[in-house]
Amino acid sequence: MSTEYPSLSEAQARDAADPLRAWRDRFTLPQGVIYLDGNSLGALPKSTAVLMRDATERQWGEGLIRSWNDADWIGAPRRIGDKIAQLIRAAPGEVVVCDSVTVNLYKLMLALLASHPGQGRTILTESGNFPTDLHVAAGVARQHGLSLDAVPREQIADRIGPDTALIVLTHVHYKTGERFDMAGVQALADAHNVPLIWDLSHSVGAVPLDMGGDAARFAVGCGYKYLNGGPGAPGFVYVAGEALEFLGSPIQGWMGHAEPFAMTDGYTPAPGIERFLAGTPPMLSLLALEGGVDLMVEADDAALWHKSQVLFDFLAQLMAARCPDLAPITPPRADLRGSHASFAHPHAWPINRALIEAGVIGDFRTPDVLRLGLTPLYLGFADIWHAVDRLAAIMDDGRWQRSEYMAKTKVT
Ligand SMILES: Cc1ncc(COP(=O)(O)O)c(C=O)c1O
Ligand SMILES: Nc1c(O)cccc1C(=O)C[C@H](N)C(=O)O
Repeated sequence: MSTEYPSLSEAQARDAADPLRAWRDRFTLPQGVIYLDGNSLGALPKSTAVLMRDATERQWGEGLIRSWNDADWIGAPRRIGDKIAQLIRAAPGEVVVCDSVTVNLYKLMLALLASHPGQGRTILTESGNFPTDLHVAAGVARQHGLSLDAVPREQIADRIGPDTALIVLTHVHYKTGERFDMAGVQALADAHNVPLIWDLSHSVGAVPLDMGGDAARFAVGCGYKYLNGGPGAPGFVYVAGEALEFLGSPIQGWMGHAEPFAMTDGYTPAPGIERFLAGTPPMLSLLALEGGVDLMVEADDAALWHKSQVLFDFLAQLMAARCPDLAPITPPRADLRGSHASFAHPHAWPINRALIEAGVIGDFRTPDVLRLGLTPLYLGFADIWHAVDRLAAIMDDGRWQRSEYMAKTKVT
């Protein structure tokens, strides 16, 4: 174990040389708080606070129902979808913003099972995947008389075969940060002609994505993490253009109709990705999401990913030297991980509570993981340095053992 570690002045020098440094001033972050949980709920862009005032006071307050046309509310799901398409290297018209990740996953799973009837008896996923993915997959399997095959990631490749009806994988693991080789796994699925849905919740805005280049055709993703779209921001659905023609949404809502305001009795799906809309979009939430997405579109994604990597290495080096009892569980190789770093410790819960009390917000994931999110738009090297310094103090003085840090909270 190395006891050498970078000094605070080194961290400050790296911040001074950081080309992304100016971005942090575009976020509202509370004084004295180091926020390492942007992978769960992104920070508030200052521009979004301004947009929200306009959305409520002018668009809603004054425009009233006219704003569906005048402020193009009706076009927002597709307009913001096209912006997200740029972030994931998809084409315009392949992404629409709607519903939650959970609901979108359900819609895509049902759409794909309906379009590939009789193909296979199992839905394949990873054991330990994010719970909502597992729960939705189990429910869909039950409803369709299929079985759920949830296996460790090392076994996924071998499990894909003639019996597989559908595959659902989370690209970057919510807990460990492990990342699948998208192109490689997609090629395996394609070789067996099995549709594969990617959950991009911990990937979009965090790691380079190239849906077109990797030949990935179906995905869902989250708006409130690295896209900084606000609590409960809507998610999105991605369907590659070539696949759109043969997929229908299982929820035939009026907003997915080709002509919602024709008010016909019969249902005709919208010709494009809008067919995955169901009901009226939650407009204030969409407009808040657009504020966050606009920042990500403006930022240089190569620079963001580079900074994520150097922040990760900096954190890893400091942790190894100063908090050796917390065992790193995220792959150190950049192409094998996302933009968060996780550490295992049997007492991760009270350690994280003590850390929050010390002004560093990370999170705990059961049973023993301390998870630290690295969001290069608003974090710097000195933030990481101070976070580890405070964590080291908590480990050294043992204050995490105080009873006040043991109490569970409803949301972790
Ligand atoms: C991989 C993954 N999928 C889905 C979700 C959440 O889905 P929803 O937005 O429907 O709550 C999360 C986190 O909340 C997640 O980490
Ligand atoms: N979706 C969340 C929520 O509604 C409350 C608190 C946290 C969350 C999360 O985002 C959890 C997150 N997907 C995770 O990776 O743990």
